[in-house]
Amino acid sequence: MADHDFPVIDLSPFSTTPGAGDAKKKEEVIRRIRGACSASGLFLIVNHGIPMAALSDTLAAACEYFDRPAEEKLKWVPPPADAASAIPTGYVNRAAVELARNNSEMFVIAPTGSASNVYPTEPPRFREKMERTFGNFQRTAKLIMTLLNDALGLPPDLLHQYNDNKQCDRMIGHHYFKATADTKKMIGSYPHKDANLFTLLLRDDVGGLEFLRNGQWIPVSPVPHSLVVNVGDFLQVLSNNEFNSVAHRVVSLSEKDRYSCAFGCQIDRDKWIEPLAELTSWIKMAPKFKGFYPGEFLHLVIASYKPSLDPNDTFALIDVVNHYALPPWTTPN
Ligand SMILES: O=C(O)CCC(=O)C(=O)O
Ligand SMILES: [Fe+2]
Repeated sequence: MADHDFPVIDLSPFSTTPGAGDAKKKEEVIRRIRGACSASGLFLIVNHGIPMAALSDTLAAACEYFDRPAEEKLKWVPPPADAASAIPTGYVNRAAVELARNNSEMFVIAPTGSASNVYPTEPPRFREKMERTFGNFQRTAKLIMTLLNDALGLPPDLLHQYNDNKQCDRMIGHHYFKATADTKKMIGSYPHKDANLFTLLLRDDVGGLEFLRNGQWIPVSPVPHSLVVNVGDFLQVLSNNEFNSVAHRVVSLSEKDRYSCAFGCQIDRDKWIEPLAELTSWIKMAPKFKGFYPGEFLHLVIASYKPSLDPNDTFALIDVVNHYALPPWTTPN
């Protein structure tokens, strides 16, 4: 595993099994999370509480869905998200169309009752499987939120209190990249940063995920039963740049089909996002970003979306966070 350029963090000290972890082990986990979030903005977790069988079931269900003939899948396409949804339907459609051109498919789902309830109801028992997947991700996301809170040195539970509306978590997407005999790299997911607090990502063992560091794409090789956690734009802003939202992409270079499933920890669309006062006023750190609402941010993401199929074209990616960056700042006395 020498090629890992990111930490693989064992969360067993936080398992609910009695006596699982002593305070020292827990502190070490938090210290490593802090290091990872401020460096690359990405880390892997193992012993995260989702049973291995549940991880395989999720990927198997996605495989079952994508395997169906196109005309069947089209019939199952969920109704458009409502107009008031934080993520306009156009975004989803556009991404789907562009990915389809590139031999990939995706669909986006969200839980029952959320602003955009878009679970496909077919194939049989699919919805049930997705709801179970959602519940599993949600429990692990809750733990991650607590750990990120502590890694930022915030008062206990502050991020949970700030982001108190659980209706806005969403399963960002199930992705499917078809096998290709072509040995040249093809883009599966365009370079992007996630416009959320953080993402939990389940991947199969095919590989292809890469993140950007110092202008170089670094592969995130698969680690069995792990989940990827990557910091999103909103956490970068709330943390006043202490944590880094990571640019990433997926290249398909495998003769095997690839499946992945991303769970986004979102923010309520009515929530004002700006560097947390606990970080700025308490420790007298000047805010590095001006505030915004998530909906406005997402519209900018869409407006600046510039997909490129060329894996050498590093940018295609427009960093919307920069739009909100305040001019060079000085630390107040
Ligand atoms: O499929 C992957 O590995 C990454 C997917 C992703 O970046 C996303 O859904 O935001
Ligand atoms: Fe992503």
